[in-house]
Amino acid sequence: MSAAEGPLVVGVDTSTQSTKALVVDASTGRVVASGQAPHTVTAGAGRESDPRQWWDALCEALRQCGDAAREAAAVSIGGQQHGLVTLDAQGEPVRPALLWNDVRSAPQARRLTEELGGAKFWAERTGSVPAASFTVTKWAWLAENEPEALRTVKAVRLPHDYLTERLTGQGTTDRGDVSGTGWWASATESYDTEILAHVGLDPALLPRVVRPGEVAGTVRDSHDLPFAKGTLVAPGTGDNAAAALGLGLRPGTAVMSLGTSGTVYAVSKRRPTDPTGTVAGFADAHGDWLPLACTLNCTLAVDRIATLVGLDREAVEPTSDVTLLPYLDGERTPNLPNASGLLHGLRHDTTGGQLLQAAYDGAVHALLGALDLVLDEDADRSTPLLLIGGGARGTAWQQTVRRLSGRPVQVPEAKELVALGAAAQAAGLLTGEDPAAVARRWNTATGPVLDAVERDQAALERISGVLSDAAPLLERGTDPS
Ligand SMILES: Nc1ncnc2c1ncn2[C@@H]1O[C@H](COP(=O)(O)OP(=O)(O)O)[C@@H](O)[C@H]1O
Ligand SMILES: O=C(CO)[C@@H](O)[C@H](O)COP(=O)(O)O
Repeated sequence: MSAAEGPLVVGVDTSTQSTKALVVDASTGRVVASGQAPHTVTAGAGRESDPRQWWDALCEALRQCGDAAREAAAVSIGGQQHGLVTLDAQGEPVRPALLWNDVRSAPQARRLTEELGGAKFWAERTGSVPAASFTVTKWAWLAENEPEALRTVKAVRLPHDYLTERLTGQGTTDRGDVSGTGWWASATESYDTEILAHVGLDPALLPRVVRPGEVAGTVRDSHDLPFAKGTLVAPGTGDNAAAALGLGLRPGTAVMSLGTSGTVYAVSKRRPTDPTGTVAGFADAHGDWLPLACTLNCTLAVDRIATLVGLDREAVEPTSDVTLLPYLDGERTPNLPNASGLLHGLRHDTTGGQLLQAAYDGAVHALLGALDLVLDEDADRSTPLLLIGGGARGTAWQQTVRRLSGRPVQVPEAKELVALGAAAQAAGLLTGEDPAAVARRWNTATGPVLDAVERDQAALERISGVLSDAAPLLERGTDPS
């Protein structure tokens, strides 16, 4: 492998299932080294992870990168959004982090929405109507369920903030990730003191919001850190905002990300304020906005169905009768936090492959319902949909998205777009460039375009019909414990 042309930067994706690190040549975007280490997430009623394992996974992923990581001139952390990290006076976690896909705070989400002026108030003020994923609802859950733990909390962080702080020794976040907390007013781009007071959270416990292009800090002086002292640390951001940077995304192009979560989003110049709550009005990491819809059940749910029917994830067979709503973890889009999976249309001759295809269809249907809502009204609907995340590698995922969307689909060759976006942010610190322009210079979105096929309207209508007819069952749910 030839020597790097420019300085090296490190981009990190600390996502739900694992931490991935890339060492990237800032001049060309060439990935010089990479590493990955898994996380564990609790099963059952809640979804929790010990933040210290994210740090261990980061160190392991960087160890796999070898000497190249130590030569990096700048680093940036992208991470799973919304998770509530609570730290004590020593900076140690008070308890495991409550993750974005933990639906136990659904009652708090409903209550907070009502108590503070309803969905329209929240959408106007913060850009989003609180769902169980949002950090503010997790804080309210903790206050109700573990008041003793709450009393020892001296700092509140998001997952990417936690790792950034372990590097720099300073509590910082960025506008992209903070916009998913529920306590940041997108209207004024500042912490919302009224909401914070309502949930009893002292603003002094929160990190400083670093502006796009600003340095969050430098790697502090400690022998056990994986980077040289003084290495520049970029603000970092939430994983979806990082992938938007990593794709060099411009308004008018929609992204669908297929990972633990399914997401659809686009960059917009207009601040989103959707009172239905389908679209979350996040900020991006650049200075614009990132209207986004997210599902809780995507690749893990479909892989689970494949395991149940004993088939490889690609062994799908066409179906026109079976409907499977794969809401194994409850669901956020549509907003059914208590739901469990639902199967309809089973016959003697239904095959395992058809059940599997129905699971893909159910997962993609939930995302497609929000696709037009995240795009600006004047966006050209024939622009290819960018398909990213681990699932985008799968033929069954690609074909399902094509068939149900009726749109051309582009699959970037670059695999780790969150980590690449973080790397582009780090490179931007060194060169003074806009990170999205860095990513465009690196050609990160390049990849084959799969032509549009006729949309399978019958399947979409069948799934929508089952969803609406089964509403009482899905709202009531089953006890997951
Ligand atoms: N070749 C593939 N085909 C289909 N799905 C895949 C493939 N490779 C990985 N995946 C899926 O991708 C998921 C991980 O995606 P990723 O975007 O890394 O998730 P996350 O960022 O949430 O940790 C796994 O759950 C797995 O099911
Ligand atoms: O909650 C959201 C977006 O609002 C999720 O997209 C999380 O950010 C988790 O991401 P992955 O682990 O699936 O990448």
